[in-house]
Amino acid sequence: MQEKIDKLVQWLRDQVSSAGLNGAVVGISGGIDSAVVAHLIKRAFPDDSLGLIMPCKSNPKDMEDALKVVKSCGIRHLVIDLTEAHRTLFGAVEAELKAIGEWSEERARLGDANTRARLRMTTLYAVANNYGYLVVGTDNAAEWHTGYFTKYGDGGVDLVPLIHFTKGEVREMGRLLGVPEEIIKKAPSAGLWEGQTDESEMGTTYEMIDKYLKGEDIPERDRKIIERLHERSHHKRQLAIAPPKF
Ligand SMILES: Nc1ncnc2c1ncn2[C@@H]1O[C@H](COP(=O)(O)OP(=O)(O)OC[C@H]2O[C@@H]([n+]3cccc(C(=O)O)c3)[C@H](O)[C@@H]2O)[C@@H](O)[C@H]1O
Ligand SMILES: Nc1ncnc2c1ncn2[C@@H]1O[C@H](COP(=O)(O)OP(=O)(O)OP(=O)(O)O)[C@@H](O)[C@H]1O
Ligand SMILES: [Mg+2]
Repeated sequence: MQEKIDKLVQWLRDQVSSAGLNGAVVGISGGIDSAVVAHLIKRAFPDDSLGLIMPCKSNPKDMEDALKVVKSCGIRHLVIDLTEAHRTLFGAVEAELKAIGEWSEERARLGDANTRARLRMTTLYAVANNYGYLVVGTDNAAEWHTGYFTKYGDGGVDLVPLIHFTKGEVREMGRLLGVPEEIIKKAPSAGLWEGQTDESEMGTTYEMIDKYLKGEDIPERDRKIIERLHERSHHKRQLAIAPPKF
């Protein structure tokens, strides 16, 4: 794994250099995936890496954890609070749709959540533009395969260094990089609503998804869930769908 870390660090440098840019930025949530990416970009670009902490109606514990990640790798960081921006944007959508009687209460939670992820993406690109940086994503193999990310939100990035690593491997990498153990052990959450955890929302576990990806046997129930999630999220792993040339 140490060798893979070294290769990833070099790969990050190569990508930034071939883009003719200066460094890299990542959103730091306080979870393990972004902790690992923060450590990797800090190693790749000691003086040209940046972590953005972007609370958006978030649990204050996430900020504490994000600051622990910053401290563990020494990356430069900025805090940009998106709560007001979200209120303004999503509030305007809600007001208009309510005014015409077409607001779906049932779909509101997901719409609200995905808007947070897309506001973070927009913020990362605004900051990346300022410094001449690339935006680095945090999706791992399990999230990529199941489509467990917001299209053009946390999925809207320039580089995806962790895409071939299972959640277990990301944790292993975290240990070698010096991510605090409590961040490594924390239950994965998108933090998009109170009490959300990835595993309760997906209906299966990262352990099962990792095993599936490694070709190991898993219960039929879990296999079916994973295959359904994969099939339904095909569109997220593609460029926008175009018609044939008429
Ligand atoms: N077949 C198709 N062909 C082309 N486009 C299609 C499509 N089906 C839906 N779409 C489009 O895609 C949209 C649905 O995709 P999307 O907007 O992503 O929304 P969706 O996949 O419904 O929700 C995102 C999921 O990712 C989770 N998430 C988000 C962010 C971070 C994390 C985390 O782990 O931190 C997890 C979140 O909790 C939720 O379960 C539709 O509104 C539609 O516009
Ligand atoms: N409050 C936040 N501030 C900055 N970035 C955030 C915030 N919340 C989410 N993000 C970004 O969205 C990404 C997707 O979140 P995700 O939950 O998949 O990863 P994680 O929090 O790093 O790890 P875990 O999956 O274990 O919770 C994060 O890695 C991070 O880059
Ligand atoms: Mg998280």
